Amino acid sequence: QDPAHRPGEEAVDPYIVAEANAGVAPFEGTEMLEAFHGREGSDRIVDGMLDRSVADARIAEIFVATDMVRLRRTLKEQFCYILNGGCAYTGRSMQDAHDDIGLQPADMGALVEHLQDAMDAEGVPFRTQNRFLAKLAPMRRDVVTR
Ligand code: HEM
Repeated sequence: QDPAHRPGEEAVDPYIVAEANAGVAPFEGTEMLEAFHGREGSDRIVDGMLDRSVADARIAEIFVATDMVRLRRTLKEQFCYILNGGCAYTGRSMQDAHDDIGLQPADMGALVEHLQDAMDAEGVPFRTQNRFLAKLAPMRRDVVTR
């Protein structure tokens, strides 16, 4: 299955699939995945984050031209991969995925707020939330380009 053109998704430019595209190495053990309530909980958190993001007037416009079917799928893969849930990440690198969007620090701040609210809604403990956010933090330099 061509990762750049999945059924039901818009085609993207061809790219090499690699684990390193996920941006960070996964957590070890099962503690993080359990705190996120497994793959199902992790998927709910991604949906919660994206639902809040597209409803947020500060950043909604950024997602207007985006294939949300693909974005939901690849983000769910990435979160599951990072949580050591045994998923393969088949999306693009963080740099490739964001270099044309021109994201600013405030956009990142808004997305993180929505991620925190989605983790709260799932009942993820505060210190687990912070471990996850700290894991994502280094990706900021590939995501925020302005
Ligand atoms: C650490 C923070 C972030 C992570 C881990 C992340 C993760 C991802 C992933 C996995 C993809 C899909 C890659 C693919 O389709 O191959 C993606 C694409 C995208 N992200 Fe992010 N993202 C982050 C920050 C942000 C922020 C702050 C925004 C905007 C507020 C954003 C907006 C988008 C958009 C619009 C796309 C689709 C790009 C396209 O289809 O061309 N991302 N991101």
